[in-house]
Amino acid sequence: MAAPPDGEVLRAHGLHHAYGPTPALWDIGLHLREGEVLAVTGPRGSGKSTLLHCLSGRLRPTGGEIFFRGKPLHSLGRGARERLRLRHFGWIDSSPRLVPELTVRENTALPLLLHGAGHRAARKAAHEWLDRLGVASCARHRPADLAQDQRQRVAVARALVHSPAVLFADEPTAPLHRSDRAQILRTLAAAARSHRITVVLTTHDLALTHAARTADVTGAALADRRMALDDGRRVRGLSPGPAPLPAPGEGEAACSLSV
Ligand SMILES: Nc1ncnc2c1ncn2[C@@H]1O[C@H](COP(=O)(O)OP(=O)(O)OP(=O)(O)O)[C@@H](O)[C@H]1O
Repeated sequence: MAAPPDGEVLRAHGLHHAYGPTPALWDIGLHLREGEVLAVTGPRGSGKSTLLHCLSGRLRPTGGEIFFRGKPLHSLGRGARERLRLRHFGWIDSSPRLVPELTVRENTALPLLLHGAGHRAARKAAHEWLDRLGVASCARHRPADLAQDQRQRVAVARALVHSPAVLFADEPTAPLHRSDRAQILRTLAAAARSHRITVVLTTHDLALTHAARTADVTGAALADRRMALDDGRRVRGLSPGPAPLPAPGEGEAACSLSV
């Protein structure tokens, strides 16, 4: 499924969601192109996770429309959404869920093997991502042998190994120390740049996204725009965040948000 000519990956209009009588999202719209990084911010309970679950097809929204590469996602049945998700999306959240019986390398290679890749190619790609995340030396270990931040790095490697079109990251750095947080965010930003992966992440920690932008990293910074939510609604009138740093690649586009 190729991206439309303008590079649009994800678009949503008038997104609503309610859990029974509890409204969680109101009239959210957005538009993201290849390689853009969007940070969704807001206090607890403001709807950040619900937005990611809807956009990623994990949850069918109560109302509104979502398009992935120009094709409707909101109207797909559960099975079709699941297939699309496995093929085109990656997901990480604050608690890495690795298969305890598999080694780190096997865990990381799993998405590629599920997509029919050969063992050798899957191992090679897994090794490359583990190396990028600084945990290649743990490749033969099992998840239980790792520290928490190492498990999270492995989860990030596994989420990126099949070069998803969109990586959804729901508070990916919440359980980590500050220095580890910045490294994970910088890796996500670098992946977005180098592999044209669109990243949608939620965070409480605005200062951190700014720190990740300005840290000393080679060519990578978190080129984010912010979308602030409160009580399920987009907060208007906030600064959209710092202007993106100069892009290393061609066609780098600012994230455009529209409601
Ligand atoms: N499964 C659920 N059933 C019922 N209500 C839910 C469910 N999940 C979330 N909610 C409610 O929906 C609203 C938005 O929750 P959501 O988890 O999306 O917010 P959030 O900004 O991600 O919060 P947090 O930062 O705490 O994860 C809250 O009022 C929450 O209580």
